[in-house]
Amino acid sequence: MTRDDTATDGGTEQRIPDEMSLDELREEIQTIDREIVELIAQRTYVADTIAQVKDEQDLPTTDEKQEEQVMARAGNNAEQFDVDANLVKAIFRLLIELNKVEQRENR
Ligand SMILES: O=C(O)C(=O)C[C@]1(C(=O)O)C=C[C@@H](O)C=C1
Repeated sequence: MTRDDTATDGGTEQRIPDEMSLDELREEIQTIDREIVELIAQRTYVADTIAQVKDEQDLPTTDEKQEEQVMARAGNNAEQFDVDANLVKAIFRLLIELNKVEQRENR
């Protein structure tokens, strides 16, 4: 994503970042950070439901094949948005581990 792309999203109200004050830019970051946490929470809630299904079907918590697919998708999405694929994959590794801890607590 380029600096100009940032200007087209809703939060910046069509203004280019150079015209925004430091406080405004930090408010933008604050909003994004909240959205990230909300999405992590949503991902974790889905994992809770997956844990119930796995429990009913007597499946193990860890599904390595699925994890590989999630990691590959993360890398592809990172490339699509021009961010460091290794960094994004490291974040997804943590998200998967978070889910597994959550799932083990719920079955
Ligand atoms: O898809 C699943 O089976 C999940 O439990 C979700 C998830 C993930 O966080 O993406 C977590 C643990 C599994 O090993 C694989 C994937």
